[in-house]
Amino acid sequence: MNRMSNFGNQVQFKVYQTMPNPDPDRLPVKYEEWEALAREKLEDGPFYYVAGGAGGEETMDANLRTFNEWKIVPRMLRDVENRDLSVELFGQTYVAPLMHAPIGVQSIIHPDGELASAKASADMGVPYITSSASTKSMEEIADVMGGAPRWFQLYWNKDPEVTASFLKRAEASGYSAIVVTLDTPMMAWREYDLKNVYLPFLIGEGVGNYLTDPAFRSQLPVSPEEDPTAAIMHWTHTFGNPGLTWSDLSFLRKHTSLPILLKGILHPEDAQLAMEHGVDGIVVSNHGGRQVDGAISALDALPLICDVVQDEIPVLMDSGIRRGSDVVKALALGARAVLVGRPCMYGLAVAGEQGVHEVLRNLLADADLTMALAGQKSIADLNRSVLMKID
Ligand SMILES: Cc1cc2nc3c(=O)[nH]c(=O)nc-3n(C[C@H](O)[C@H](O)[C@H](O)COP(=O)(O)O)c2cc1C
Ligand SMILES: O=C(O)C(=O)c1ccccc1
Repeated sequence: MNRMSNFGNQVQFKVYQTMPNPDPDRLPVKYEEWEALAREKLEDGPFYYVAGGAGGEETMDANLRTFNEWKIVPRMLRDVENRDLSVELFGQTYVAPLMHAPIGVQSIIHPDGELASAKASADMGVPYITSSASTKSMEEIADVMGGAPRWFQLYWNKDPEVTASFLKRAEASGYSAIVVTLDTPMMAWREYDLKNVYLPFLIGEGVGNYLTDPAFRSQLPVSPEEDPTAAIMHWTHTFGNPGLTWSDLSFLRKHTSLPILLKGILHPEDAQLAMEHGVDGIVVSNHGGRQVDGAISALDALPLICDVVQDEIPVLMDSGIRRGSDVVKALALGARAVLVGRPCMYGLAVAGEQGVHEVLRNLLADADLTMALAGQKSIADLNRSVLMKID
C-alpha cells in the first residue's frame, strides 16, 4: 500500500465512505468490547499495566465520568452536508484533531509493538507521537511511516547529553514537534503493577531509544550488548529528572528549533508559566489517571486552562477519550486536538496494526457523525455554547 498517497485529504473515515467494520464477527466496534478482548489476550501483568491507574483509580474513573457530565445540545437545519474536521497546528494541516498518544513499551502488548501503531496511524493520517520509552528506536519507527506526520515525546533524562541527543535524533528523523512529558519523573503508586511485580522497563522493555543512543552508550563501561543488565540499571537511574524547574526549559529551546509542547499541565498557573517561558503548546493531561490519584480530571482542568491561555498557544488534551462525542466535547471546551491512549492499545492487543487502524477509524467516523448530527459543520466553529453541564 502506498502510504504517501493515503493521508492528507485522501484519508477516508466517514462512515458512508468506508463502513467501520466489514466483518462484524471479526473485530469489535464498541470500546468496552475491545477492552474485554484485550483482557482475554494479555496476561495479568501487561493487561493491568495498560488498563490500570494510580492508587484507587479515582482520577482514572473521573476522566471518564466528567465527559458524561457535559451534554451536547444539537442544532438543526444548519447544512452539515460537507464537514471539515481538519486542523492546523504549527503550520501543518492534519486530517482530524486526533493523535495517537505517546505510549511506551508496546512490545508487551503485541510483538509488532510501536511499528504496528505507527503504520496504522500513518495510514489514517493521524499523527503518531513516539514515546521516549518505545521498544523500537525513533528512527525505526520513522522508517515505517514514510512521510506521514509524527511528533516525538521526550522523557527528560538526567543526563543532559542524552536529552540533547534525543532532540537532535528526533529532528533528523522527521519528527515535527517535541512533546515534553512533565508528570512522570518517576512512576506513581500503581497497585496492580506492585502486586503483579510488573514493571516492563525493569525487565528491559522500552529501551529502544536508549540502547541505540551514542550519548547514552558513552556513559556505559561496557556496551549494552555485552552487559544488558548494567545498561538497564543505568537507564533506571537516569530515566527521570525530578530536579527540573521552569528555568531549565531554556535548555530544550537551545537544542531544538521544533515546536515544544508541555504534556501533563493541569493547573492554570502552570499554563501561565508555560506561556511566560515561551513554549509553543500545552497538553492538558493527567497521564490517563496513571500518576496522581485524586488529581483533577483532564476535562475539568481543560476549560480552566483555556481561560488563562486565551488562544495564545494551542491547548491539546488527553485522558479519557473513548468515543466521538468525547472528541467533540473536548474541542467545544477549548482543545485544538485530543490524544488517544488506551483505546489504541486495546486495538493493538486484539489485532495488531489492523486493530489500531480500526480503532482510529471508528473514532474518527463517530466524531464526524456526532458533528453532523449536532449541527456542527466545522471544528473551528465549536465552542462552549454547544454544551451544557449537568451536575
Ligand atoms: C501503557 C501506557 C504507557 C504510556 N506510556 C507513556 C509514555 O511513554 N509517555 C507519555 O508521555 N505518556 C505515556 N502514557 C500516557 C498517554 O500518553 C496518555 O496520556 C494517556 O494514555 C491518555 O489517557 P487514556 O489512556 O485515557 O486515553 C502511557 C499510557 C499507557 C496506558
Ligand atoms: O507507564 C507509563 O505511564 C509511562 O509513561 C511509561 C514510562 C516509562 C516507561 C514506559 C512507560
